[in-house]
Formats: sequence, C-alpha cells, structure tokens
Amino acid sequence: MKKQSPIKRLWELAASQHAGLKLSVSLAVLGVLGGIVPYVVAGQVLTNLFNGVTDFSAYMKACVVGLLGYAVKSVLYSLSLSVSHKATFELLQELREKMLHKLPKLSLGKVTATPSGEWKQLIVDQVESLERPVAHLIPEMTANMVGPLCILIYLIVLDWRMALLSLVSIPIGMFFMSIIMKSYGKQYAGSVQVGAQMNAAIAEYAGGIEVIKAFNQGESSYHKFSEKILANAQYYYDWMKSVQFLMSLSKSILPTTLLAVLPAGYLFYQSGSLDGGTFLTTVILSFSLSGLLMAAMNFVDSLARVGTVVGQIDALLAAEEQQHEKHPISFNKHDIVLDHVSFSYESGEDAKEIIHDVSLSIKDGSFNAFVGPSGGGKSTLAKLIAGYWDVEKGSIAIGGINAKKVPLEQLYNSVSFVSQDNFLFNESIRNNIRMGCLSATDEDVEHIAKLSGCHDFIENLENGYDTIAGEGGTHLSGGERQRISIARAMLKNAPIVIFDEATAYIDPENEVLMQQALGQLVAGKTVIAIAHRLSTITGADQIFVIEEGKIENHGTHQELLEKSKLYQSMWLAHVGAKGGK
Ligand SMILES: Nc1ncnc2c1ncn2[C@@H]1O[C@H](COP(=O)(O)OP(=O)(O)OP(=O)(O)O)[C@@H](O)[C@H]1O
Repeated sequence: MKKQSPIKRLWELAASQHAGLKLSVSLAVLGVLGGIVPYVVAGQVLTNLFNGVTDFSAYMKACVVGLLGYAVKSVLYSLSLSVSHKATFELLQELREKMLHKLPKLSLGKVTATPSGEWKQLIVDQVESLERPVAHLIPEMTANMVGPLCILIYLIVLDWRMALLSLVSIPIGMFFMSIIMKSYGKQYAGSVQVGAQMNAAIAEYAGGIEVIKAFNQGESSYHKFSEKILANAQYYYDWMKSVQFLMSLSKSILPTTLLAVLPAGYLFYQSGSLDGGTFLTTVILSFSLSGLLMAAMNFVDSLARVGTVVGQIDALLAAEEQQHEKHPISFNKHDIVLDHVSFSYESGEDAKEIIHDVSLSIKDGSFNAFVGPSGGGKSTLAKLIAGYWDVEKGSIAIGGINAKKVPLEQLYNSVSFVSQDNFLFNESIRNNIRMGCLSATDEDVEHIAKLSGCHDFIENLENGYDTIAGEGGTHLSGGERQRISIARAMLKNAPIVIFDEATAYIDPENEVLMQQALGQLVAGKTVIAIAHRLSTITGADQIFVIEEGKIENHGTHQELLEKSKLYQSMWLAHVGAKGGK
C-alpha cells in the first residue's frame, strides 16, 4: 500500500471538521494579506518621500490604509485561531472517543498487555499534541506560505532582480533546517517511546505503592522509576544538543535577506537601473518576506511530529478487532459446547499453548463447576466462553450457534462474568451497581442489592448507596468490593453467569448467606463457578476437573470421588483443611 503523507492522513481524520478548518485557513490567509498592506504602504510612503511628494493628506491616507491593514490582520488572526481551536478540540474529543470505543472491540489480551500508562500517553497526551498541528499549523502555516508567495509575485512585478536577491538567504537557511528535519521523525518517535516508558513506570510505581511499602522496596522501585525519568530527560538533552548548531545557523541565516538585497540594490540604483522608491519598497518587502517564512518555520517541528502521532492513532484504530457477525441472533437456549478448543495467549509459532484440545458440554440452565490445580487453565476457559478472546483452533457454541456468529455486544450481554478482582469505578456504590444495567432505577439497584445480600452492609457505610468507592474501589474492603460486583452482575440479569472465585474474599459466614442468595438469583440460568473451596460446589450438576489445560475428568461430586484421583486428593485436602480448622 502506498504510504500516505501524514498531513493528508491528519486531514482525513479531521473529515468532520473540514468546514471549520477551511474557514480558519481562509481567515488566516486574508489576515496575512492584510498584514502585508502596512509593508506595501510603508514602501509607497518612502517612495513618495524620496520623490519629494509634499501632499500631507496622501501620507495621512497611506497611514490610515496601513493601520487598517494591521487591524484586519489582528482581527482575522484572532478569528481564525478561535475557529480553528473550536474545530480542533471537537476533533480531539472525537478521536479520543473513537479510540475508547475501539478498546472493547480488541481482544482483552491486547488491551491488558499494554501498561495503563501507555494507554494514557496515547489517548490523552499524544492526541493532545495534535492541538498545535491542527489549530495552528493548518491555518497559520498555510497563511504564512501564501503570504510570502504574494510578496514574491509583487516583488517580481516591481523588479525581478530584487525579487531573486531577496530569496538568496532562504535556500541556505532551509538547507540547514532540512538536515535537522531528516532525522526529526525518527528522533520524535524515539522520544515518544521513552516518554511511554516513563509513563508506564510512573503508573506502575503509583499503582504498586502498597506492595513497595509492604516489602520495603521503596528505594529500588524509586530507582527504577527515576531511571526512566532521567532517561527521558537525557534523550531530549542529547537530541537538542545534536541539532542546536544547525538550528542556530538556519534561524540566523534565513532572515538575512538584506545582506544581498542592500548592496546589490544600491549598485542597481547607482547604475540607474533601479529607482530609489522601488529600491526602498523592495528592501521593506524582503523584510516581511523573511518574517513570514520564519513564522512558518516555527511549525516545521509540529509537521514532523504529525507522522508519529497519526501513525500511533491509526495503529490503534486499525488494530485487528474480534471477528464477529454483526446481525443479532435469537437464542432459544443457552447451553455451551466447546469442540476441540486449543488456545494460546500469544500468537506465532513458538507461542505457549495453554488450553489443549478441550471438548465439553454444558446444559442450558445447569450449574457447573471448574475445579483443579492453580494455573491449570480454569479462568482461561471461562474467559474464552465469555468471549474475551476468540479461539483460533476448535469452536465454542452457545445455544447451538458458533460464538463468532454472535455479535460481540450480544455475546457480552449474554454473559455475566464475576471475577475475584472486579473493578469498581471511582463513583457512588449506587452507580457502580447500576453499571450492570444503565436503565435501572434507584429502586432496582436497592432491590438487587437486597436479593444479593449486600443491602445491609451498604446501608451501614458512611453515605450508604452514595458512598464513593474510591479509585478501583480502594475505599472498600476486598469482600465488600466483591459483594458489590456480584450485585452489579446480578442486575445485568444475563442468561449465562460465570463466577471466577467470586466469593474468595468474603468471610465464611457471609459467604454462606451470599451463596444462598445467589442460588435464588441464578436459578434457571446456565452457571459456571470456578471454585477452590470445593464444599461450595458439591451440589453442582457437573464438575469439570481441569489440569494442565485439559479436562482430567468430569461428573457429579459423587461420581468424581469414585473415578478421579485428582478430585479425591483435592477433596481430601479440602476436608482435611476444614477439619483442622
Ligand atoms: N493474560 C495472560 N497472558 C499470558 N499467559 C497467561 C495469561 N493469563 C493466564 N496465563 C497463563 O495461563 C495459564 C492458565 O492460567 P489460568 O489463570 O487460566 O489458570 P487457573 O486454573 O484459573 O489458575 P488459578 O486457579 O490460580 O486462578 C497459566 O500458566 C498462566 O500463567
């Protein structure tokens, strides 16, 4: 595929804001043209003085026209920026929304494999860095390029030799700038990378502060975090140091149009081939020419950055989505069938396979359990059923329909997944529960909390249902967080419910109450419970013993006690632990 210019791609991404941006460019161009008027007028005034014109009103008129030109420039410049900023901030919001909508469409693995600091850098900081290219570069740089072109045409009309002379310093200045720009894209991409590493280190340091304190790892963790900050600073220092000489050369040579214009113009004047007025006018105009070009050059760095930023945004927007049909399916039942499913978290030939050729069948409305040693693949299988990843080998069918034929949204709506670490948002408990069903009223929320057995503890919190859960639910205990996430999942009222050690943090007394409440809430639904405490699943219709990514055995509690050695030993260990306690 042909590589597109970054500015062209940015323009495409900004499709919804074209009207505003075009208006802003037009205003900026008119403003720059207005800004040239005072230079033209000054040239004419000097010409008149040179020619000995004594009509005072002619000078006054020229002054008024010059001032008007200046006023037009100022007003149109402000207007242009105001229009471009409105369009830009709407565009940034739109891009962020698109990126946020994209995240749930990616497989969960892709999202969780990227540190949260990197997501923040991309969606917040990188998108924000488009403000300058879109709001300033598009209108101002265009205007600052059109302006010099108009001046040049005017200079050619006045005297083509002077026009050429006024350009002499520009290619030299541009040449030095072009050397810097050659490596700018690569350098900037590198700076984004070190910036992302720094952000990830900051997010990890802040997120892991509890562990750092508990294990007294403050110094070594801080060292790792400060190293990333220093690396970021060092990167910029080295980069700027490597370009400062060329940058200074370029910026000092570019505006020196007078070095050629003045002596050569004087010679032409002396030889009589250039009249004094035109000489002075061209001198003044060459000043304005270099001024505008210098202003345009200030945007060259933004221009070079656009490629990296747009590339990163595109990489996310074009990332492979989970491939599911779009047309909703109508389910008659919610049985689950896995047919020869194998799965690895990574892709590629040397990826480690976690689930090996698993086939199983779960009846509609039945209660099932996944048990087995730690790391055996219970959660992975449950998440595959919930549609968090698509399977490449084998198939998963719900209600007799291949999961890939079910639209992703419908699949997510069909399954409630309650894990050990369900995330709570930094909002009221009421809103956290309501996330299970956004249309639920306050009464619905309280009703489900009562049925899930957590109404009383919520009422006892400082502000009841209006208590703020804290970032990630940190204002609540682990057990409280779990009970709220269970209520949230119950409010969702999905036909398939998966509990991934959902009651692990709840104390035994409350766990029994919770289990009784849940038993009623999930009656008639297809339920899968992943449990380490085997006593909680002895009544299951079917128990699957999962070991090393395979089904070791399956059956009821009694059947497994008879035929599965692994289950027997797990049961004995469990009963022994309970007895000992
Ligand atoms: N996101 C991931 N990326 C790569 N490997 C993973 C990921 N999640 C889990 N694994 C690996 O997959 C294997 C199965 O993990 P899984 O969590 O499914 O086991 P489990 O039986 O649920 O364990 P536990 O009872 O301890 O929760 C483990 O070896 C684990 O290291």
